[in-house]
Amino acid sequence: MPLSNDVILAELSRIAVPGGGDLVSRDLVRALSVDGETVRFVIEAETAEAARAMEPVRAAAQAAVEAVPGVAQASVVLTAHGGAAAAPQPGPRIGRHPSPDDGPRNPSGVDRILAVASGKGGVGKSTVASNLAVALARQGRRVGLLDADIYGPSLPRMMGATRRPASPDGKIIEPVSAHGVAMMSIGLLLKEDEAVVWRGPMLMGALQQLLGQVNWGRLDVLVVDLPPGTGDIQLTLCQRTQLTGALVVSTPQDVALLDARKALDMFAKLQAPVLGLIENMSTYICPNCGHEAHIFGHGGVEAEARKLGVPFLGALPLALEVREAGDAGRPVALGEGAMAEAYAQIAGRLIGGGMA
Ligand SMILES: Nc1ncnc2c1ncn2[C@@H]1O[C@H](COP(=O)(O)OP(=O)(O)OP(=O)(O)O)[C@@H](O)[C@H]1O
Repeated sequence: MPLSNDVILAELSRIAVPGGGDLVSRDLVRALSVDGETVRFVIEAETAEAARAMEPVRAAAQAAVEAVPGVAQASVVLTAHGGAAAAPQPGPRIGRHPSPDDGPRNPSGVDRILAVASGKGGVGKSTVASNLAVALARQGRRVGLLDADIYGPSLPRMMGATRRPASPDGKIIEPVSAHGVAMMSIGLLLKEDEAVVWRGPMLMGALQQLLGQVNWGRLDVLVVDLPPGTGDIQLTLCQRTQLTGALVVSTPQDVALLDARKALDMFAKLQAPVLGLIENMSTYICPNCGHEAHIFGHGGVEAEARKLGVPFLGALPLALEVREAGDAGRPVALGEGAMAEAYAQIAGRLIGGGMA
């Protein structure tokens, strides 16, 4: 068998570690590289104390890898992750390196996955994702909502969900239920004001966990709120799931449209279907005098969709009630009126097209 990371990982999964499990199942191997006949990797223990106790494991891992046919030398370094011993967090822990790629697969029971994306931040992607999820649920669909904006999770607030998700076995996480939608966000597992400071691989591993370790149950559609831009999370979602398609949100402003085009280009490169463009924060109607203003321009997203040959799914006005409803944790799509109707129409189109 040719030398590869998988061959080495298979070997390392035979090396037991103190406290149970092995180097791979305990997710202790970092920066594995195979360079010709040389293999390098790091064993990352949780604390300096644990690292000292792992020296025999390091030596065993080195010997095992050097015994693999084709390996001339193995360089194995022990490091400690956090210095002083950290107090164990109650409940499930999100944050680990990604597991090996085993091809695109949806979480079991999840029929479709819709990604809500944007090129630029702050254009209302999370607002659209939460309202769309609620609108789909109101039309009888079984809906999940996954906050994949790991650095800036805003869905717990927008959906009014604050309860820490339960995990009876410390591994499988139960989603929380909000307004008829099963939802999960890393924000529900962190303390308020706690920041996530991770590099790309940890983000990718966290997304895998949020998809695979959450007990989503049977869902017609899982709506995924992506972070803005074109990064690791977008790549992981497209490569690790069978994405039904992406909805790209933009304001009509030129700078937002420029970034929306990049998002469309990314999905094209990843061969993920784009189901349509949504214009958010289009017309503003003054609640006092009825005057209509186009604060971020007008019609730009529809024109862009036409130019690019992508469906235009609808224009959502800029309205104070949308911001207030989001801040209060009761998406505007739960109510009656023009905004709720606009979301109901987009949801209806998606259901009618077999996409949700
Ligand atoms: N149509 C709208 N009318 C009024 N306010 C809106 C509208 N859409 C979004 N907002 C408000 O704009 C702000 C940013 O929206 P949101 O958080 O949904 O954007 P985002 O694109 O997800 O941002 P991020 O870059 O943080 O992911 C929020 O306060 C939200 O309530």
